[in-house]
Amino acid sequence: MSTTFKQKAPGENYGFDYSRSGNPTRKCLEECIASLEKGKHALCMASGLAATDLVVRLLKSGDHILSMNDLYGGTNRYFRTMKQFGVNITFVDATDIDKFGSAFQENTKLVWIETPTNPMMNIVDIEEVVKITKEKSNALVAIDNTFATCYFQRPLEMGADLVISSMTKYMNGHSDTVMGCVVVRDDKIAERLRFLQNACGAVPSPFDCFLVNRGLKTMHLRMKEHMKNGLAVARFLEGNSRVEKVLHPGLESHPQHLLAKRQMRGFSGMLTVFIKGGIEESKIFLKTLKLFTTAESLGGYESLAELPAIMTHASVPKEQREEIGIADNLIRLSVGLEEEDDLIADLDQALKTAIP
Ligand SMILES: C=C(NCc1c(COP(=O)(O)O)cnc(C)c1O)C(=O)O
Repeated sequence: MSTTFKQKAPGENYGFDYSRSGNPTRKCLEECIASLEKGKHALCMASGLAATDLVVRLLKSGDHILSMNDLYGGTNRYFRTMKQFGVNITFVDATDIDKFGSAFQENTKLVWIETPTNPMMNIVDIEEVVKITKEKSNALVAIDNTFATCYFQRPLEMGADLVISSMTKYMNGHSDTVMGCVVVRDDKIAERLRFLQNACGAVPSPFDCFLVNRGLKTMHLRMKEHMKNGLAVARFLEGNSRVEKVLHPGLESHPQHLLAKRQMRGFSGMLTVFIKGGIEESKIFLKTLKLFTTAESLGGYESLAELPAIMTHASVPKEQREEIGIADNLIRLSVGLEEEDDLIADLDQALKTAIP
């Protein structure tokens, strides 16, 4: 936990001098994450959005970011904030590769993709995005891998330049630490990011790094269980008369199911369900859940349920929310590690109460 380290002589240290600049516990975690993502360098930040901010600091005023219309609400809000610093952003439907390709500008320097997306569970073809980006520009491709995790998807192996994750979610897996990371292979990009990490200072505490390091040790077991429970819940909901639609890339009904199977080894516990009714039925449903907890965030051992329209994506302008389909009856589920039958029974009783 030390913030400072004794030096042999002035300016001669034993590897560390000050914990913002470098810390043994953080270094251990960064090396572990770089290895898991098949990268070379990892940088840990105080949150997922701090990791996003670190990447955007590679840009300068006048640059352009090409991103997606379906992103985590906080990422959408952050990108819109960057306009005040002269960095412009375009939000496009990146699942339509022609639309994506036609949205490049001569000053596009960063492409930012989430896949699967939060909360619409859209899948973006990473290799196709990389191919088109490198043909049309010298922009970097950054993939937000939070929903899939490096256990199921490794964007660097598909040509991405940077991978970002909110480790608050599956990687820590215990809903007790806020943290983010950026992973790269390129030494020069890593050197610039390392400078910015220290100079801008949004680093995590050594204790949080210890917690995430410990969480990672069971990630391979947790992700398998999240996948099993998530698919069981998705299949239950898909056949339920009180449900309009279920979005889970592992279901054959998902519009990009084949792409998902091609670029991912499996699926986390994330899924989205449209129940019959509107805001009132959604609120009753969420209030009636007993095992699922109504709360923001995702990826922990406990199952969570939320209403993006008024919770995680409330900051997204209403017209953008409507454009991508974030409706009042859209419920996002983060299926945890509880007993499969208990999870299904909880959803069943809440649906029957909300929609008699
Ligand atoms: C808190 C939530 N999301 C955080 C998030 C973030 C931001 O991570 P933070 O650690 O919350 O700063 C980045 N990318 C994705 C895909 C995310 O889902 C949520 O969707 O409930």
